[in-house]
Amino acid sequence: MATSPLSTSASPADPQGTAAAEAQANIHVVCAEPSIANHFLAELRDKEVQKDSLRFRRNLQRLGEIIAYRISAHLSYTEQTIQTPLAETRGKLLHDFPILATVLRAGLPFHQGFLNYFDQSPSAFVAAYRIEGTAQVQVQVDYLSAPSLDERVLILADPMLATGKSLVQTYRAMLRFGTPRQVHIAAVIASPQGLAYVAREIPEANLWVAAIDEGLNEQAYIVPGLGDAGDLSYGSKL
Ligand SMILES: O=P(O)(O)OC[C@H]1O[C@H](OP(=O)(O)OP(=O)(O)O)[C@H](O)[C@@H]1O
Ligand SMILES: O=c1cc[nH]c(=O)[nH]1
Ligand SMILES: [Mg+2]
Repeated sequence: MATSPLSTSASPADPQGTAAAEAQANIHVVCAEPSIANHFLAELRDKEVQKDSLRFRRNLQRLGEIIAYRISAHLSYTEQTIQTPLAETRGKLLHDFPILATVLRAGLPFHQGFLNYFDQSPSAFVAAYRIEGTAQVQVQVDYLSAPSLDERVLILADPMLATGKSLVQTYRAMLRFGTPRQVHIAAVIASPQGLAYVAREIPEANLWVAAIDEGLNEQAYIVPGLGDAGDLSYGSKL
């Protein structure tokens, strides 16, 4: 797929650099246009609504479903004869279900949204975490389970794209399972610099995000963001 380097330069009229990102053919910002996705994202960010962790996980799932639907327009379908109870007709069936990869923990509800639509897809799981106590964010990839990726469509989904290191290291580690023929990377919220890093390091990927935020704080959390997606989904960890 055709790609070009990303420059997400923010301007006063476009503080989040969304227009610049959208100008890139391979970057899709789902909440740049009015749709119910904006409502789900607003609820995800709201610290009062976040107290309901069931709703938080469900909203991640619903955004996974919406992005899955958008990606589905880029997949191939085969026309087949279908027998209804009344007559024969023709239908278009997805013949090559994508491999759905995600990063523990926060990726799990988002992944479920993709799986709800691509219900015959195999899954791949990765454990990646930030190493504490380092000046710069460093990410350790620990556990990886995946089918062969050779010649497959791969969708790698992780709700938070902060520095982008988790996604880049995860993708590189996954390549030992083969070379996909089409790659989609999906996140709910991205920082401009993280998105630029992923676009630069994985130029073959189509990038799908619900929103691009202003930037990162000193802890490399996305601002305004939503906080810690893993903790909000599953509780704080020691
Ligand atoms: O772009 P990066 O700077 O690499 O950060 C993004 C990572 O942070 C979150 O996971 P987190 O480390 O909070 O783990 P958790 O899901 O277990 O809470 C998120 O789900 C990404 O995997
Ligand atoms: O903003 C952020 C950054 C990393 N992980 C999160 O859950 N949120
Ligand atoms: Mg976390």
